[in-house]
Amino acid sequence: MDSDSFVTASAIFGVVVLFRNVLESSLLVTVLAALTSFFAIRYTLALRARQAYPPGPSGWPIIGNALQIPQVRPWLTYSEWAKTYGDLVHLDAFGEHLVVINSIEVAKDLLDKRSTIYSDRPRFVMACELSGYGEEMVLLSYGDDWRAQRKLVVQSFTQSLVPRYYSIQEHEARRLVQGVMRDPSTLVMQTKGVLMGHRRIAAIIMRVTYGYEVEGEKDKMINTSFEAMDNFSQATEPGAFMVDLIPALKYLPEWMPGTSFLQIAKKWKQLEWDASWVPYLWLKKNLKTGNVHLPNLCATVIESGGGELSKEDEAALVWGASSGLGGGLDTNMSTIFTFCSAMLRYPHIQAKAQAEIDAVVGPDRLPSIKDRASLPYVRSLITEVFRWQPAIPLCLPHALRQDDIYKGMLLPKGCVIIPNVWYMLHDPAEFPDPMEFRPERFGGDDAEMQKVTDLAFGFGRRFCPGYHFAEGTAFAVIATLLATCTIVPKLDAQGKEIIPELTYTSGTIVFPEHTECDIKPRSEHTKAMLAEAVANREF
Ligand code: HEM
Repeated sequence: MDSDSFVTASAIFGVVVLFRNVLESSLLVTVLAALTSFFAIRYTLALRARQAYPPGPSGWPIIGNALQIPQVRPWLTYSEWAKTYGDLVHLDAFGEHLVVINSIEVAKDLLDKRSTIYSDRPRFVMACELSGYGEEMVLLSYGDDWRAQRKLVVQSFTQSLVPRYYSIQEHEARRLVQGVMRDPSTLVMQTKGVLMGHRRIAAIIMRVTYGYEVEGEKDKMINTSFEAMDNFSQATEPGAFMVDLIPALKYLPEWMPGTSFLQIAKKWKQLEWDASWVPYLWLKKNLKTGNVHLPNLCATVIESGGGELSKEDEAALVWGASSGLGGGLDTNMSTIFTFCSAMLRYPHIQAKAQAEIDAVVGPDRLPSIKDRASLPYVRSLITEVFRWQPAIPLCLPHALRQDDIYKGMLLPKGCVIIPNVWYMLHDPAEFPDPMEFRPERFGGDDAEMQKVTDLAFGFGRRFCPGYHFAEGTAFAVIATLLATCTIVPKLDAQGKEIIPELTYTSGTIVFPEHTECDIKPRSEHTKAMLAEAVANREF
């Protein structure tokens, strides 16, 4: 028995004896029992106070703070709460503990320095246990299966390996820019439907993961993946499914009224299987016929395994590979949308970045990812996009594997950890005038920029494994847009500029809600260069 339970037991014992002896009127025993109770209860309270949870809003009996947990742009509410409760905010929903981290220092202390215990993921019953997403690296518990998948993905996207994908990223970025130049509405945020921009970013990932070339809107392989990702967002939406609050509901028979979630989950599971295995099986079949673009992640792993993989290694590869599309698609699109929103508001910054590209790259070619090293202002601008509005403002939730004490506060085992990255990236002590979009704040210094990417791409052992690759895609799209187009506001009937309101969607990966803009070619020459580059690809 630990000291906590021992003292609690003594207190209970004391109270029981007290009542018995009051009844039996044995004065000495009664006094002793009263004293035992008094000291035991005092000790217990002192112990609890010493190891109290972090502060947080007080909740209701049983449901705790369930009704206070914000659903709409929660990072803003959590940032407000930081003013009252501080760096760590504790919440309780039906006995489930949640802790929001509102400080860079605390996030580093816990998620980086103590990452062996802070790298789990919370339990998602609907998504993982019923709909088949539990196999995906992004939601897998910290353990051997996760380690096996992560190793494969990390080793395919190391800093030294990503240059082999540059030509694919540049080609798809140019196709994307050519498309939006023709019709800027393809970059306008829509709540439903797949945008052309999405298709091109997905094309990059499908190509480097499976060697598969996405063509046309009817491409079944990519459309299945889009559908599976859409289902994933719904399945992981906090509070969307009662079964996430009451896991025992998953055992109800399907015929029972009110269990439609079970049928939905069954459909989603099949679709998720198709989205993950069909591209892989396509690759395996076509590797033999030579109908696959090389290099790609899956082919490299199969070849390094001597052409045949064990069942376990194959499953790790399939699920690890399919995590790439989920991890890399909406995050990149969000970054591009935020870039457009910033350029509408800060035309002088756009002009400065264009001038840098003109001076370094010259008028006769398009920028390539290799130019990144010589374009510090463009690098700073992209970093400022990551900071100004991070694509994943609350990171992905981590979960704690064992009780932990931090600065005298108790963070209990199983606790869901929500890093409020948005708040950290808007901390005025670290980033003065944080709401201002100002690439100059980094002074062109990569160490300063890294302070942003170290937060925007996650923490510790869960840090985004696609980081180097993502930087390449974001650079390819943004530098090509800057080199060939100017993003300008639309005009209303009176010829006045329309600057759309800057609000963001809610959810795990967020987008600006309004991105209406015009994208004008900078000259006929840049337009022609773009068309030529798309037509004469070199791979
Ligand atoms: C702008 C682009 C991107 C951003 C902002 C971004 C950001 C993030 C963040 C914040 C996390 C959560 C880290 C954590 O839990 O601490 C994450 C995880 C992940 N990302 Fe990215 N990401 C991007 C692009 C990509 C790309 C291109 C890929 C794949 C090629 C990718 C694959 C993943 C995977 C598989 C995970 C889950 C890692 C795990 O649970 O161990 N991401 N990303």
